[in-house]
Amino acid sequence: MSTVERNMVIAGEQLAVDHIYDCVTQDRKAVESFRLSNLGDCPDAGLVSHPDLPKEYGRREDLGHQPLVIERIDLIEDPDDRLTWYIGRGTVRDRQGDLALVKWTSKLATAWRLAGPDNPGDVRRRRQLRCEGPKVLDYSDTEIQVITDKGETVPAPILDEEPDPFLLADLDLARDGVMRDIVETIQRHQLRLVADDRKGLLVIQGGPGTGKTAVGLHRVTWLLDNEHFTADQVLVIGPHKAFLQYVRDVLPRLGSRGVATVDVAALWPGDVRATDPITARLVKSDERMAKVLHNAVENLIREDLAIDEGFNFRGARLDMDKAELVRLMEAAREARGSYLVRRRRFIDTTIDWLMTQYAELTRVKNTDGRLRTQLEKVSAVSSLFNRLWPSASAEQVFRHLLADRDSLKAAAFGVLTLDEQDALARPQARRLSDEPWSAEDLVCLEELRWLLTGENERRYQHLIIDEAQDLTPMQAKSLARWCPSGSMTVLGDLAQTTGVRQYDVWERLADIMTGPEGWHIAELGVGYRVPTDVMKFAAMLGTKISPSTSIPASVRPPSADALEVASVSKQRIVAETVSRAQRLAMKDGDQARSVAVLTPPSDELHSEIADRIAAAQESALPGIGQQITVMPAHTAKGLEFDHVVVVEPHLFAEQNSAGLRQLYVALTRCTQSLTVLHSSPLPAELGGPVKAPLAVEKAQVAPPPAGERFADGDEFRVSLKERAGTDRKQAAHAQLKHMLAAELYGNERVPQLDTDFADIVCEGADGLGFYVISTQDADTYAELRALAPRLLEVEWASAQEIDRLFLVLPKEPQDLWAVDVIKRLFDVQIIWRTETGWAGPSADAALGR
Ligand SMILES: Nc1ncnc2c1ncn2[C@@H]1O[C@H](COP(=O)(O)OP(=O)(O)OP(=O)(O)O)[C@@H](O)[C@H]1O
Repeated sequence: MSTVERNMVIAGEQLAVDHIYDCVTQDRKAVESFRLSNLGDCPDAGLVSHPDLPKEYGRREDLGHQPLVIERIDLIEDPDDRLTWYIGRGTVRDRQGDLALVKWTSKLATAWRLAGPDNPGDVRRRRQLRCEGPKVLDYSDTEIQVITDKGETVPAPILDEEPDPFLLADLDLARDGVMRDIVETIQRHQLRLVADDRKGLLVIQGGPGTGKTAVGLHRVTWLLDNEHFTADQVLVIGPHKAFLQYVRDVLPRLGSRGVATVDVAALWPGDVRATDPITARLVKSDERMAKVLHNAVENLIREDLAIDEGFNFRGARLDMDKAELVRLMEAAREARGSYLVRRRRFIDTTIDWLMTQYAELTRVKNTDGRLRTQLEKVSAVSSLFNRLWPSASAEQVFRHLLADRDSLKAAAFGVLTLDEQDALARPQARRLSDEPWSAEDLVCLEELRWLLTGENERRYQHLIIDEAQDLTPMQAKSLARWCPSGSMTVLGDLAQTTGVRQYDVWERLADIMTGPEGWHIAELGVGYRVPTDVMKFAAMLGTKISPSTSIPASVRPPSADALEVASVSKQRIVAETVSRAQRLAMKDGDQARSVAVLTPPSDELHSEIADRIAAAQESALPGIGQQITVMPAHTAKGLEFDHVVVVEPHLFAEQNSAGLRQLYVALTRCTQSLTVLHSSPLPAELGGPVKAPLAVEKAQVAPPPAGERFADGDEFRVSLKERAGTDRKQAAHAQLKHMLAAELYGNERVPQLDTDFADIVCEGADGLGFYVISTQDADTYAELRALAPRLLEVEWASAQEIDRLFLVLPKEPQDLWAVDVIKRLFDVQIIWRTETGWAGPSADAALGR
């Protein structure tokens, strides 16, 4: 088509768009004159809902500079005989009340936009309009059906999917820290999920930048506009406050006001005052904890404390017979309702019983409410209730449960292992108000509050949960209770899990949250944020940390400077980071591009970089290079920036698998370029060197065969010595030992190598440490547990006063949680070799650092 022809099309569309804007002006005038004639000088509160006005009058979305009209649809057949329709951000009617513009969320518009040659419906052609406010700049046609020479209507040929040019232009725009809507360029596979009207819970899994957040927010508007829910029935949950700031404009711009948004940490009331050890976090966040809490509450009811007793009331002697009390308690226990509701029932039935006795003894007929209240207040009666069925707050119950071994044992019997019970146990703070509640505790407290009172903190008809992969089972359970219909949109990416739990599949969470209508899962597989080359680089890591999730294919065309991975000396890493970030901030001249420096979990490095960048920005000319954000990588979840600098990836890798997942999040935040600066080799998961000799050797060190007998302890000692000798012949064993010895020397310790039983013995500030090296496969709890007794054997055999036992492994065990359990069970501390050094909760102590 020639330029002249194209311009003619644009001119024609301009006329149509002008007409729509004229209708909007008419509409405003009509509203104004309606207001003046009906409400006089009164403020126009209530006007938009006036019964005499069509519902869209006066309800124009605040579009800012965004265009109102976005698409033209041509139909083959139309019951309304129109054949041509326009879709836009709002509904507009002409003077006759006919639709001039159909809102994108309407059923009609959704069906037209979902049409393609594979399901054409009545649609012949979709014409996307590129407008700047009311001005039409360009258009792009997609033929859906064509009419053949013979006059037949057939689906248009499906062309090789060329990326939509308007979409690519949109994706290339600078990010200013506030998310935009995607109404103009939403893709069919995204719209299908936005408008999915199946009941129940919808899980949307998608890799970084696939539009999950965008889809979730547009879905809110679609559901509200189609009257599935009202704004106050919906809650949007995001991962953190910065994320809520980032998405804050989207819903108002889409015309959806009054929808509550909240970050996940703020959902459960109370202040987080402490962080629990990982073992306690794992138990407290597991859904079995709900059963423990349930038991703890039921155990407050004490039929065993009932005794025969009696008391005087207004001249009559009333008896409280033990058997009857127990019967009343059991009836109330079995009744429906919360703990306190059933307590009330027990009190009421007991008072009934006592009133009957009183009436018989005194022949008083009128046992009215006042008399009942008096009776309930008699100290013998009230203390009986408090003893047998005490009233308690969630905080009191939980505090007692954690501190009182017997209560914990009774509540956790058959639910938690002894190790898990140990992990929960903690002493009471001096006062209830001083209890160091952790984030996991707050969720447990809410569960308890519900068990006690039967009242929910919140209640909704639909939840939209972003970054849901980080929910714990207990959190999921709580959310399910707040939304009993089970109508939810659950968005997330299992590969980006950085929470305390890691899931391989969505079933676990979905099964907890699902309601009577069940759940479905859908996947978004196309990446819109991350440039192709960056995504390929990050994919190396993504496939390692979450083999079961697929990596999105980026629609962004390759570009030469999207990815730079540079090695820098340790001394220069901070200076280099600062200067790179500044250069990136000034890169695109007049386009203000956002730059983020994402730092590893090292407070020191983070502060140093943040301080230097703040100082550099202060001294910069206004507006030049000033939009640099420095943040720890884990706080960047869900956000995006034009240019991202990720510093020292090996420091993430040293953390454990959660560190690697944080690194994956960090690597996938950019829309234009990623710079990776490292002073140590990249982690193996990102193509860095694999330390081959340290590869784990399978079961070289087997425990003594089951049938093996030793005549006495000395013979066993000899066998242990021989076993140590055999182990030491392995090259990997020797290498690990020498690396550890070198580290100890480096920390001014004097290790003694190859003693009779231990591979290294070393005296330190904390006393004598014994180190046993294992090259055996040790990933799972079972494998670690099988190795730990070896250290106790060594301790016994050496007959020395040993203060610390260290099991030394060639790599991080997969069941990281088990490290703490082994320490508690055997008092054996585990450290392991990483790419660049040593790690483990006790690494500093083990190495004398
Ligand atoms: N159809 C589209 N048109 C225009 N922009 C889009 C489209 N789909 C997604 N985007 C843009 O791609 C970027 C990534 O989208 P979004 O943040 O929703 O992805 P996500 O899947 O939630 O990512 P992550 O899991 O990494 O946080 C955003 O800037 C979003 O506006």
